Amino acid sequence: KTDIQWWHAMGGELGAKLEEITKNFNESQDEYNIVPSYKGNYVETMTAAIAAFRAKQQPAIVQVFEVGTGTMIAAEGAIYPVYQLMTDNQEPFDPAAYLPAVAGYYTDTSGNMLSMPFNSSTPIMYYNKTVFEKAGLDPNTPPKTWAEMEEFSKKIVESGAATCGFTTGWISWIQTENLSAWHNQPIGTLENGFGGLDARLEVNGPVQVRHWENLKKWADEGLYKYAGPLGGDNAPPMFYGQECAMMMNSSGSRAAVVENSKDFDLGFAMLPFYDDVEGAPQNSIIGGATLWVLQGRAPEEYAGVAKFFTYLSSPEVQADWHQFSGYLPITTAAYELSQEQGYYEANPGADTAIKQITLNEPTPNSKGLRFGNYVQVRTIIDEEFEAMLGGSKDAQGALDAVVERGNKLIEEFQAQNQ
Ligand SMILES: O=P(O)(O)OC[C@H](O)CO
Repeated sequence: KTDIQWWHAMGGELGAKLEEITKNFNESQDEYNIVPSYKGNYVETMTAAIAAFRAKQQPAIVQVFEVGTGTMIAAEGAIYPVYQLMTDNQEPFDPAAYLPAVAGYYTDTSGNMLSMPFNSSTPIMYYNKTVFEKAGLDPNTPPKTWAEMEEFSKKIVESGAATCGFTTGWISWIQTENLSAWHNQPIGTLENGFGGLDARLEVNGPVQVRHWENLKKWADEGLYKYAGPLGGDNAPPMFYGQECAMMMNSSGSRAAVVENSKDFDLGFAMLPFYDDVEGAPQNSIIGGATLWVLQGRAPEEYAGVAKFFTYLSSPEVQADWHQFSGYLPITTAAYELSQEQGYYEANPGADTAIKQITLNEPTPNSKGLRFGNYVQVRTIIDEEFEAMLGGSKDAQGALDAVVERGNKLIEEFQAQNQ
């Protein structure tokens, strides 16, 4: 059998499921053997793959999170575009089979899909119905607006039902980028970067500033607890331990959240919005990752990669992965199969993510984002948010600094890649 290396960033329950999927593929045929290797979180996995490419030791497949897309697209000699790989290896492949929100994020200007969708997510809210009841709130009525988030959080904390109202993962992805799309506000110029390398960030508008200001106020009042490091990595334990009654995090956290919430009743809801902002709620944007194929491996490996991608995208495999993990059903067929199987009826709230990401036809502000060097911009967002929480800057100052520092990196990227 030909071995094919797949570097990925799925730990815990997700990693175990990924290995099971790989094993099933390996046993389904006798020519190829996919070898998955966990390389740490998304940033670590991407950094490892870039270093390996320079040392000519790259894997055939690497999982890259959505914000690495701009950088990967620009690495022309290093990547083997998926549409081309599938054609070269006579594997059937139709971008129209994928959900528009997913396909649109990973296609070039001619509609060619550059990487293979695998685990696309969107952030949702998980909440503790048991704590809601203790606080005198209706467990079946989660907050819809940020005003209700504040009101409910106060009740929760004041009643002693929990010590914090809410926490969140990913200050960058959820409370800045998705906050913008959800309120139909731009993250940057030129359709959030889809329109070209000369796009620039403009995430310091009034809605974003108001929201960061509120997060600071709610943190000071003890209604929100910051779950740093990295803008929210510690949110899950705060939620599992029933310290915080609500948590905004990836839909792809579902498997872990379900597994770790057995001591209380779990609810799912869409992200809150400011109901006085015109156009809100719009639609949320994707996160998660796709699989990129790297150049420089033997032709027989690529033939195997193409076969594996066909397997991974099959309705049965995708529906199973979606239902287990909470990642979106990335193809229409996988979504329909999940409906036919009665999955959403049997699991109330499991369709929250797909309903939210398809809530409205995307606008130029809500299709996603595509900027070079954006992985580093994410670090700047976390740093500036922490500076604001620490009191050294106000929300406007922190977001102005995100824009100024982030745009320097984006300009550098443009100069290197134009
Ligand atoms: O936790 P994931 O896999 O849904 O990814 C979340 C963010 O999109 C990463 O950029």
